[in-house]
Amino acid sequence: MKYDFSQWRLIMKVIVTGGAGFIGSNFIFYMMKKHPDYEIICLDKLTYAGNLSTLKSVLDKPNFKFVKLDICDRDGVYKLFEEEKPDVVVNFAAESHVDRSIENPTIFLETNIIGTSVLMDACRKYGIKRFHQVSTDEVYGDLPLDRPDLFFHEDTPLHTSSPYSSSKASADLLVGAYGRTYNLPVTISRCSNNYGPYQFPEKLIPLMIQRALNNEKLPVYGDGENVRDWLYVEDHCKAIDLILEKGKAGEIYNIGGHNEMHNIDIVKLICDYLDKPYSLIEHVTDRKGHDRRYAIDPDKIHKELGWLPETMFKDGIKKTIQWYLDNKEWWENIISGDYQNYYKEMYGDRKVLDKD
Ligand SMILES: Cc1cn([C@H]2C[C@H](O)[C@@H](COP(=O)(O)OP(=O)(O)O[C@H]3O[C@H](C)C(=O)[C@H](O)[C@H]3O)O2)c(=O)[nH]c1=O
Repeated sequence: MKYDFSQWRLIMKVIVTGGAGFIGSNFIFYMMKKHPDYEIICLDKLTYAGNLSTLKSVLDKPNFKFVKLDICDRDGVYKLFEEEKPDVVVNFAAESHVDRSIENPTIFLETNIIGTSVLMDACRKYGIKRFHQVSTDEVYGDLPLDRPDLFFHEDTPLHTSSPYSSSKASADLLVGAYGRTYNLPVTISRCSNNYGPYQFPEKLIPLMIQRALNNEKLPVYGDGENVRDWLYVEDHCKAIDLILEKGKAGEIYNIGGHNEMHNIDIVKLICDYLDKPYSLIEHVTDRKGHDRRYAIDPDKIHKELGWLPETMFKDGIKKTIQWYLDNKEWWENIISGDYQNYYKEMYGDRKVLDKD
């Protein structure tokens, strides 16, 4: 940390891991706008889901630096910490797609668990003011559809369904253990489903937008009645910034959008906005172990830090669809070539279910 004596401000150096991905890049944009005096270092391995072109608006800013690095690369991470001496680390780096974790769990365990421990070891070795772990509501498992009165709380037991959520829950446990055993100043946030600009089009909302625009079939898993709680990505970024500023070390904060929707209704809404027929919708074989309903109670972060989601879904989804319409080049580039083949291989043989 440095002082800017001309204005008596603290200049924080923040490492954002996974900053070329969806939520990480939005967090970088949010932080650079909100704290123009902070130094931001983006550490990213640039997997299929991370894209340097996403960061083009900040790449040449004097207070921004991009480092291509895998969080599992212990030597590389230690070297970076030794050189940069960050004040804060926010860990967004993760393999995040549930379907991929069902096909190949190993990389999820490596990046999400081992990678997190490498980062925290570096924090122990070089010192840190805060290590923040970005986690997910999927660590709580799911809730039944017929109990709308039930919500996840921070003390809801961990009860995971997929290799992805198990890897995130394992990382959360490790973060808690490093906090207790090594006195590392850690915080954890667990968010619901994010949507907004720069989301890789393998996730429900951008996938359906992109496929609808191309007049391709829209594959809804199972009956489509599964419920997710949608959170506009900028609201999420604001919550994390608040946790860094005012959250207490050792605490967990749930971040939800208070906006539960059935998958099928989201897909129909996207068809409506894009003026596409529902006949594009195809019910296909369900995801294995598919969680039925996620619902977060954001009471703690509201009461303790004053955070509430600000973006109404009807506005957020309009902005998001418009963003994908305006930024066709971005998503066309990232889904071209290898990804098309991968998608066909992964999803090509999903059985179409009979219409009800
Ligand atoms: C890709 C796809 C998804 N779905 C269904 C499956 C889910 O019930 C829902 C959302 O799926 P998606 O894969 O976009 O997101 P989740 O599995 O809910 O998980 C997401 O939100 C949490 C918080 C994270 O932590 C994950 O990292 C993030 O990927 O739509 C379909 O019906 N068809 C499709 O083609």
